[in-house]
Amino acid sequence: MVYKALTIAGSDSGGGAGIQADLKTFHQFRVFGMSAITAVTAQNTLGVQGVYPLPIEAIEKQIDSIAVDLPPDAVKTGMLFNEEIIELVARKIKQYGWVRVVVDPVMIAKGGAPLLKQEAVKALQRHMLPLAYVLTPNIPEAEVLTNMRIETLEQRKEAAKKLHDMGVQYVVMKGGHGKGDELVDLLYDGEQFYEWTSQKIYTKHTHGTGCTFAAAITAQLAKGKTAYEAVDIAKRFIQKAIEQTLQIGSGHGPTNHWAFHE
Ligand SMILES: Nc1ncnc2c1ncn2[C@@H]1O[C@H](COP(=O)(O)OP(=O)(O)O)[C@@H](O)[C@H]1O
Ligand SMILES: Cc1ncc(COP(=O)(O)OP(=O)(O)O)c(N)n1
Repeated sequence: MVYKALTIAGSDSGGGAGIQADLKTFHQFRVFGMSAITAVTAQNTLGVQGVYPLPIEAIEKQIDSIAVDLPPDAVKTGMLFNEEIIELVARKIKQYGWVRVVVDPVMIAKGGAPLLKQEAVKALQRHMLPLAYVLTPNIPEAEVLTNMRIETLEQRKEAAKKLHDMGVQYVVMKGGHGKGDELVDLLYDGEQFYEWTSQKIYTKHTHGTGCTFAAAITAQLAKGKTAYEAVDIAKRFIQKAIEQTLQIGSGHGPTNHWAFHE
């Protein structure tokens, strides 16, 4: 059986995040990767040097081409950049009845470059959250989506409940931006919380951690795993990918998509 996953996201020319990270991760899990590119970024380990959204028609055509011939078992969305792209992607997901959808609400690259226009946040809340089987915000993204400050674990849980109320089935709040030596990733299914606690790895090579983690969840969902199983494997995948970084580039280097073997 060949499982297929589609990523609808931006291209990172440097290969550490975006479409490139997603496809490498799918491949490492022996899931056939497909892509619909929303925007091209000129990017490397030093930062983002340019952002070029694609015409709506080009994005729509890519999604249609995949849908009619290579229906995906799971779909991931990443950088959607503006309201028009968000509305298109939401419409297409509904048109094709895709359910196993992982929405990574990408907003800002680690170096500070905006990957989502500020005025598009409302569209993301309105159109994408109700379609999210799994939503994977980091803490700052969860703050923006819920309009609340998140400092404590209790506040993270409160935010996860709010996101669930906004239509998300499984909220996975990533803990990479948490304070202290221990990181906690949370999963909320509307009833219960599950926690993954790990030691923070002190490295500057964490470019693309969010994309890679969400892509690993998507690959597992494509294989029919439950949300809990998918997060559990994705957590082990990202841990190894950060522990064994490649040390390339002179800035914030990428994670190692080869490090984990299922
Ligand atoms: N320094 C680190 N050490 C260990 N795990 C990390 C580190 N940074 C991020 N992670 C893990 O990587 C995943 C992505 O987290 P996060 O950094 O919060 O996302 P994003 O890249 O979207 O900001 C999470 O599972 C998080 O726990
Ligand atoms: C094209 C593109 N998409 C998404 C991101 C953000 O990726 P993320 O995994 O959050 O990693 P950082 O960039 O924050 O290190 C991106 N940079 N480019």
